[in-house]
Amino acid sequence: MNNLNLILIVNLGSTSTKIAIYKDRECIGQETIRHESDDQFHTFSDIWDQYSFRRKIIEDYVTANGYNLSDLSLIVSRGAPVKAMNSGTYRINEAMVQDAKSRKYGNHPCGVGCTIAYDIAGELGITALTVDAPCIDELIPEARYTGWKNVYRKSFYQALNQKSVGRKLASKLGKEYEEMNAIIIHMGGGMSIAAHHQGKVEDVNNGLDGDGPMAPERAGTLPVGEVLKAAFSGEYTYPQLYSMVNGKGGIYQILGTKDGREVEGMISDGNILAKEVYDSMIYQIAKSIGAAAVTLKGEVDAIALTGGLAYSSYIVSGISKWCEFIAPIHLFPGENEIESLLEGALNGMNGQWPIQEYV
Ligand SMILES: Nc1ncnc2c1ncn2[C@@H]1O[C@H](COP(=O)(O)OP(=O)(O)O)[C@@H](O)[C@H]1O
Ligand SMILES: CCCC(=O)OP(=O)(O)O
Repeated sequence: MNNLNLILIVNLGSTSTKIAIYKDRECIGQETIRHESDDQFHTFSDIWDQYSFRRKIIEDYVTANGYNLSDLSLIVSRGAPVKAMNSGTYRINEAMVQDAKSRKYGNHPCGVGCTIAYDIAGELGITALTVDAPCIDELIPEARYTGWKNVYRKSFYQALNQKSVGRKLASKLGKEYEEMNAIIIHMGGGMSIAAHHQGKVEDVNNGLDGDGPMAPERAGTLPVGEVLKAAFSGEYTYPQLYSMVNGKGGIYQILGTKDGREVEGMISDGNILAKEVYDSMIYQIAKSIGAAAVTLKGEVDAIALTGGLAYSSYIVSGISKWCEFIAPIHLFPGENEIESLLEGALNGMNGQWPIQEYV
């Protein structure tokens, strides 16, 4: 084992910044900063404009815990939307950061997180790592094709939490992850519904780019004809239209908030539109679960609900109403992405896992 000491872990979600400091395996501090109700957060028109805002939060957190950045010996970040990768631990390198910045493979704050980790590590002369990046690709061939030549479906999802919940669910069922068939639903600012077949995610919606259910800040699958009309209406630039798919789409576009708790408050106050839209999101999630059951040929050991929205009993009971006939439903609200990042990074640093090089 290398002589590790202070480890900074950062996880930039679309609606949150999650940070932790570890001294080897001992947690010194962990915090989730939520941004749904932060006015400054909503002034950024592009994800990359958030760089200084998010970096300051991270640096202030280190200082608030009584450390200087120069005390750090390792930085770990959730992975970025880049080329397809293997499961496991990777060094964050220049090629990865350049691909994230190009937006060619998608655009998500976790790309900004990787860049902040890489920049701070570079300034300090230490290593930056990432684990189970969102572009892990294990899709079966049938899941890849679309009706357009040379346009393929991409595997892009909350892989870090999906894999971690997969292992926890398997242990709860008394099985190995590699023996289990499960449908896992991550419900955060974006959403992924994944068919885990004996240790591999054989199909999953692209949680970023207009595929799957609508989500607090994402449009999900849209009628293509309407998208074409909007694209050629002259009313929108490409960045404006893209932000309506990812960032300012979904619940946010219709109801003006990305916060599930606020939507539920609107419903309690009798807002009919809020109820219809939220129920529609739940119905779309349920239909995706049905599709994942087909990928698993009906042999589903369990369904697991995770992510911030899994704290909501409204959402859990809504999904259960549509889907409990498929398999028993287990709850893993929130995520333990920070712990999974730590585990993968330590496995890499102590030589149990290879540290893979992104090219
Ligand atoms: N108790 C709750 N009830 C309803 N929604 C919640 C609750 N807690 C968190 N959420 C919602 O979960 C979503 C964020 O989930 P999270 O997994 O933290 O996402 P991200 O990583 O994208 O920031 C937000 O829409 C947030 O408002
Ligand atoms: C779909 C990939 C990552 C993602 O959307 O994460 P958040 O829900 O945390 O934004």
